[in-house]
Amino acid sequence: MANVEKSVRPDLRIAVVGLGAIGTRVVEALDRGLDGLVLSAVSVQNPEKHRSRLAGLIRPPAVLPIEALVDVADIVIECAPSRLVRSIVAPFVTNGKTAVVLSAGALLDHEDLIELAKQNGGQIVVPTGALIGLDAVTAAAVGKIHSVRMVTRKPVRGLAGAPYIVENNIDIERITEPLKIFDGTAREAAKGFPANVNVAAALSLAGIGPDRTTIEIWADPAVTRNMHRIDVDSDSARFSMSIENIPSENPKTGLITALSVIACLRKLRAPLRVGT
Ligand SMILES: NC(=O)C1=CN([C@@H]2O[C@H](COP(=O)(O)OP(=O)(O)OC[C@H]3O[C@@H](n4cnc5c(N)ncnc54)[C@H](OP(=O)(O)O)[C@@H]3O)[C@@H](O)[C@H]2O)C=CC1
Ligand SMILES: O=C([O-])CC(=O)C(=O)O
Repeated sequence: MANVEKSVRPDLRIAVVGLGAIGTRVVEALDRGLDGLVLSAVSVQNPEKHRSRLAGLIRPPAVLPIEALVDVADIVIECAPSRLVRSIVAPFVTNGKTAVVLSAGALLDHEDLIELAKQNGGQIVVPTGALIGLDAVTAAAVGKIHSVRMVTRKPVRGLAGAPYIVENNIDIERITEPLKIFDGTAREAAKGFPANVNVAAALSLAGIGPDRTTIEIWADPAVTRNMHRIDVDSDSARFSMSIENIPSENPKTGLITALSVIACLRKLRAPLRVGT
């Protein structure tokens, strides 16, 4: 048999911004080894807080300011507060590179980043994150989607402090029964709940956009999980999906979110990709 030389592609260099509930798990998975990927750098608010954990990694990455990451990475993964999205994404997509965005709600306020990516050959990737079924929603969107409706139900801890709750003086701390605190569009929800319903923003970007995707948000003292139910009606299929997320150490963030990012990274170099 002919000796076929295996073509070797250089590893993709990954930078991670934020070492909270999501970033820490992603960094650890990269350090344990994901085919064809290497963790080159991280960016955090308080490097001292993360020093010993990073030193314990097999291959400790460089700790750099956000603006230095583009020089040492091909892909940046944003796992940080939503206000940082622009500063993280813009340098990468301007240089034809990829930015994986978790704070999906912020993209609705910075939609020009998508145009910036288009003009420069970059790409913004929004993983399914804490949600479910974005493969089916993107497929249905190739045809015509009539409606997308989402209902989110969270423990009080998963919603406390959201700007919409504070601005409207809604007292959720002492509720004893489920309380509907919001009913509106995904765009309005992203403004009022920037750290609580990125899922609604991701759903809207996959489907019919932030002004036609609607969401109800309930605070429910009886639930312990972050629960999302989605109903989609389209000209190819009608489907309903629901997920009950176990909160991570950040009560707003489901444990599955970091796993979704790791699965997304695995697909980058996998010999078999399943799902759109
Ligand atoms: N798309 C989805 O499905 C989901 C999205 N999310 C979103 O993902 C994002 C990350 O979530 P999560 O991991 O739970 O958040 P955490 O609050 O647990 O972690 C945020 C991290 O950001 C870091 N950070 C803060 N300021 C800066 C800065 N100036 N430079 C660099 N790093 C900084 C913090 O650093 P330090 O530790 O030093 O303070 C912290 O490590 C949030 O916006 C969240 O809303 C969450 C769940 C689901
Ligand atoms: O969308 C978010 O920001 C977080 C969320 O609802 C979840 O983790 O279930």
